[in-house]
Amino acid sequence: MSAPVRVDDVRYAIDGIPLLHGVSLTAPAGRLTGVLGPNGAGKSTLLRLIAGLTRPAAGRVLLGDHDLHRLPRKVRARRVAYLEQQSTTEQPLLVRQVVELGRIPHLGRWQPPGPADRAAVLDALVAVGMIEYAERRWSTLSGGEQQRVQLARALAQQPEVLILDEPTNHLDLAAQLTIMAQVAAAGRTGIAAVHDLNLAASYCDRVVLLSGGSVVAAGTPAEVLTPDVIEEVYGVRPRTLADPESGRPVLIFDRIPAATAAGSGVQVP
Ligand SMILES: Nc1ncnc2c1ncn2[C@@H]1O[C@H](COP(=O)(O)OP(=O)(O)OP(=O)(O)O)[C@@H](O)[C@H]1O
Repeated sequence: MSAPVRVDDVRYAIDGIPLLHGVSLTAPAGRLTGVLGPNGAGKSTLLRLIAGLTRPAAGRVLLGDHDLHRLPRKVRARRVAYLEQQSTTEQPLLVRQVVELGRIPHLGRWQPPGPADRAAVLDALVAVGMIEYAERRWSTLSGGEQQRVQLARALAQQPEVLILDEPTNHLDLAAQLTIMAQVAAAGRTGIAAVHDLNLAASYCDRVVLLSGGSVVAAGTPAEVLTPDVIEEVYGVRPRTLADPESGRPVLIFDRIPAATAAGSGVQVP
């Protein structure tokens, strides 16, 4: 089961500094929506708000027909899973126990996990390719392995909405493709911050491009990821091709001449 998410003219500020300036977007049910934009564009700020971790100063986030911020906490926790950019866990937990944390919203107070919970945990570990690590200490895993386990935790939660802040961070190429494929095929409403525009173009049904806390463009990858829009937002102009198999856009970035890069303050090896 999944529900659409609608963000309606949301504003957000910290210490009087406005970070989101009237952001609106729709994430269709059961589809993957990519949130794109340069560093500091407001992606994480927006995702935390959609996950219900922070409240908008104005505007609303709707989950189906319900104002997400008015849902009881436990109901929201069952319906929405959030994978933050750098998930950590303080306790010396086993991998299996970290994934079991995803079942907490489904359990009553003091209720131990039952067969359905254990099955959800195992399925999630298989989905991210980490089943063989189930009895390892989470803290001994590599960064990419930890990231996969945190994704398994979100999947084990079996939410309607899966909110992922850079889910492919730290992952090797095959793992990036696998994770994006799993998220896209999960049948849940996925909203993911993604830096790699080509990864977003090939896996996202829709993309929303943020810049400076505002939406610059939204639509299918082909509608949004045009050379003009990319140049306007990122300051670099790609060439685009259409993938002959999928028709989706493929972006090619030419090398920036060393003299230009040196002038921009970016270190060139
Ligand atoms: N607590 C805070 N106080 C002041 N400014 C903040 C605070 N938290 C975030 N910001 C600012 O809000 C802006 C948006 O930050 P955010 O983390 O949402 O960007 P992002 O698009 O996720 O960036 P990145 O791609 O680098 O992860 C940034 O300019 C950031 O410096």
